[in-house]
Amino acid sequence: MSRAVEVRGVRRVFDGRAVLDGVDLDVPQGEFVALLGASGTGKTTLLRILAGLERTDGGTVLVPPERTVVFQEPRLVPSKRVLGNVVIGQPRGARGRGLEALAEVGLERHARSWPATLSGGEAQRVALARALVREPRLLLLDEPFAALDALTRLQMQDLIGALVRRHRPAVLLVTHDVDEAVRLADRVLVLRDGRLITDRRVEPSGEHDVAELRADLLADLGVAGAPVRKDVSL
Ligand SMILES: Nc1ncnc2c1ncn2[C@@H]1O[C@H](COP(=O)(O)OP(=O)(O)OP(=O)(O)O)[C@@H](O)[C@H]1O
Repeated sequence: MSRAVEVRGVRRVFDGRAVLDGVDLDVPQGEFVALLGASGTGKTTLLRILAGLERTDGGTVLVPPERTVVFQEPRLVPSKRVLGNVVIGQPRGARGRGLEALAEVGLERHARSWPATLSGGEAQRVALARALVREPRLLLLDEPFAALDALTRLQMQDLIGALVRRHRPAVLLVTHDVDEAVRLADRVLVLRDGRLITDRRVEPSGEHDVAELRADLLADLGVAGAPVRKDVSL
């Protein structure tokens, strides 16, 4: 499988503190990777580096040019209708694909609506359609469900899961939510002290394994004073 992301020894320093300090990461095309980490550990910084929105202070980053980001908030342009938002920056002929993408997220009937008339979940689905229209090889998701209520979040997780299985981009999902990570991803990473200290494959082989993986990830996150596992390998 070809590689969508190749990161070697990436460093990023803010105010004299190395937020990222030697990050290595490979993501093959079509793989869904979730990135966990406590608040302020540098998850968004790493995602922004992969998006080309943030520079590094060392190391190398190889990513495909066809990449797109979905942020926590939908960032729609209020003066453009929904379809206009989906195809923003795309060639004129993209409207057909825009309608298809809206249909994929269940919002075809809202093509001519204004963003202000949408619910939070609908607006986020428009943001997803806007990402799909670009047919990214790398989809970067920065806590895209965090602002949604619990039920909408579950529905969005199912939708993203289905869309990703259909389109097969490489995905990096930044999240605080261990359950979300285990539910959606093929691999789960934990960022701590500037490095990826954990890289675990999610094997959908049974409840028990998932519970064990969840407990390990919480320990790696340093939750409830759990010791950091020393036997993880990257
Ligand atoms: N442009 C910047 N200038 C100075 N410090 C920054 C900048 N961007 C990020 N930081 C700092 O780098 C650290 C990591 O930030 P980042 O947003 O990547 O963390 P995070 O893991 O995504 O956090 P959260 O889960 O709370 O969103 C934080 O301490 C933050 O204050």
